[in-house]
Amino acid sequence: MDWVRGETLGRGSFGTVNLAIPRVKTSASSGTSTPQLMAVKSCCASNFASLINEKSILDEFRDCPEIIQCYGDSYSYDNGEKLYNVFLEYASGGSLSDKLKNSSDRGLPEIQISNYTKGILRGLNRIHKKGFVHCDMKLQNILLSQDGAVKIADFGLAKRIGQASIGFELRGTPLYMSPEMVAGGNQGTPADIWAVGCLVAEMATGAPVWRSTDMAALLMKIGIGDEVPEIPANFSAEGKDFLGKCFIKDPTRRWTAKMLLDHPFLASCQDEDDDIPPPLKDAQVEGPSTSPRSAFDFPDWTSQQSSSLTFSITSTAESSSWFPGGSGSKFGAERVRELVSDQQPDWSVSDDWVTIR
Ligand SMILES: Nc1ncnc2c1ncn2[C@@H]1O[C@H](COP(=O)(O)OP(=O)(O)OP(=O)(O)O)[C@@H](O)[C@H]1O
Repeated sequence: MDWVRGETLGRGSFGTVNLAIPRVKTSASSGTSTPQLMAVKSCCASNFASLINEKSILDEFRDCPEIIQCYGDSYSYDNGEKLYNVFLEYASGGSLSDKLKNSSDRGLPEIQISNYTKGILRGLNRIHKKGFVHCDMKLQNILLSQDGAVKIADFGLAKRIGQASIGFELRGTPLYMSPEMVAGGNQGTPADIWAVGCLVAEMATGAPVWRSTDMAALLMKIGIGDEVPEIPANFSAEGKDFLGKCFIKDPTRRWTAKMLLDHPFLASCQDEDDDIPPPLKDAQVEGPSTSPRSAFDFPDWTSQQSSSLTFSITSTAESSSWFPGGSGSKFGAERVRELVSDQQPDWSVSDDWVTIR
């Protein structure tokens, strides 16, 4: 496809996103007819594998209205550097994160939140049904079309359900991380639901669910403590109950996308033509693992500087009953103690917070 690179729309950890204008209306390599305006995500050689993986997952979701569409790919040269380009549906409405930042009030109206949430859950249900976990659900990754419809984007961290994370990788953004992910490195479909709860609460208050800037203390709170994110006081009873279902610490008891789509919180925006695929049977939660999978169990944290995180554990952590294998919390607590005393993980800053890759 012959195309021209337009203005920069944004930058992520793996590449840059620009407008792409096809010179002649034609078909990209996927065979899908291309629109007049697209977004193009481009990366250099070191990130080819990651973007190729993202494209291959997006290809599984052709014609899913709540998921950003992929129109094909190409290689190009820019100042002698080889780039891999993936052509995407252009979401001209920006992200939900932008929408929240631009709102004059603190938070969005509840009816708007429930409408967005319904679109998100419909998309997520399709993702889970196909056997994938998104692994990076956050407001920045929920884009909006010109008419305000939700488009789930950024599958750069997505994986197949049950697929082991390479090198015990800790994926996602700490603010949205589920307890089982922090404590056990267990990132199945329930982890996406926890993240949905976080972003719904964030839309309601205009602020992230966790306020802590002490990363180690935050991970400890999420992974080991009984605390769950605060439920917005200004939410309706249905909204509060909905969030309660997302914030069930035990991932085997947490509601699925399919279940949440039937929750009364979304009743007022239920469409006539709902066609929700059935949930996965066996794949909702990955089984217990004897391998070290905890966030605190990394053999390979990148140590950048010493003793920069200050944190103390004041009580003896109990094993969490929901944790697969039952002994992860104690181990996690010990690991945090080691971690904060002389190591700092490789936190890369993204949009006022950190994303772990
Ligand atoms: N299809 C699209 N249409 C319009 N804008 C887009 C599109 N895809 C991405 N963008 C913009 O480009 C930015 C970068 O997107 P990208 O998916 O690379 O990374 P990110 O989600 O922001 O960051 P990270 O990959 O680090 O999580 C987004 O925040 C968004 O503003």
